[in-house]
Amino acid sequence: MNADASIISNQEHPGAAAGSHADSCHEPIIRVNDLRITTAMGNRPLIDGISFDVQPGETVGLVGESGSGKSLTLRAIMGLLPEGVVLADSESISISEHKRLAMIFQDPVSSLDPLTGVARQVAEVMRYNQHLPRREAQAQAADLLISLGLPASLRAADRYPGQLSGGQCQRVGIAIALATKPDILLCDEPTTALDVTVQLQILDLLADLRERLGLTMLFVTHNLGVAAHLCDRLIVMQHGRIVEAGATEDVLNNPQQEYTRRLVSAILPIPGEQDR
Ligand SMILES: Nc1ncnc2c1ncn2[C@@H]1O[C@H](COP(=O)(O)OP(=O)(O)OP(=O)(O)O)[C@@H](O)[C@H]1O
Repeated sequence: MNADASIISNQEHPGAAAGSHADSCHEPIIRVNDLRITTAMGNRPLIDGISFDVQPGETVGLVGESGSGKSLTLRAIMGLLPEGVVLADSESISISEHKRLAMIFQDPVSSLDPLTGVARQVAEVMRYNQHLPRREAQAQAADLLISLGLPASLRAADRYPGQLSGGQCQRVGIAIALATKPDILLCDEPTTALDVTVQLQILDLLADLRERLGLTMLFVTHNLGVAAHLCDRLIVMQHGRIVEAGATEDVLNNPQQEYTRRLVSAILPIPGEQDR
């Protein structure tokens, strides 16, 4: 996805539900109710009637092996389903009123426009979403990128994605998401494509942002070690269904299903984590 697509995708969710309760503290910020997604041709079920809630401020991990339906679920929530699949009922997803969603993608390099400087890409999103004048947006974009660990020289000279490392590109992807001032950050395997030594840095950055900005996060990963590092709660998926869900500690220490036990036994340590 290029920067323009991310501008389009980071609107308030079209299916934002009207909040009617005076006390909204205990209202889920995301509600998924009997979500069904099928192939457009042939009606084959890909997501087979899953339901879950996410509370404000929670970090929830969607975990499971490849093809279990994690990304489709996340993309359905973002309103960004790929071609070739159909959502059975748009009302199966509701987002609290006025809450904004942004998404971080697996491949940070291909999610950026290769021909536009990264500070400019972030500035364009800020101009569009926050209606800032060009100069103000450029200054704020550089500040944001530097606060996320990009070099301070960006203030003087912008850089193209091809001049940055994968980890730096993912920081740019995070900046683009934050530039929309989201309440909810949807993360689709944001560390999988990165060099192992950079993975922990990006996870720590996301944990820090979550604390500082009070973000709600839905985090897709096939790596239970990554999920354990960040998530309060896990939802385990297999073949488009939820097979197990619970507090991260409970799922990891006391998995109820053989499938979950296999996932847990395949946990790999995150490089660098055991050294601290
Ligand atoms: N555009 C599409 N058209 C048809 N089938 C699709 C499409 N996108 C995904 N699928 C199918 O939907 C199922 C779930 O895919 P999804 O990408 O959500 O899995 P996942 O758990 O995120 O796995 P991975 O980690 O490998 O991406 C898979 O069987 C996949 O082949």
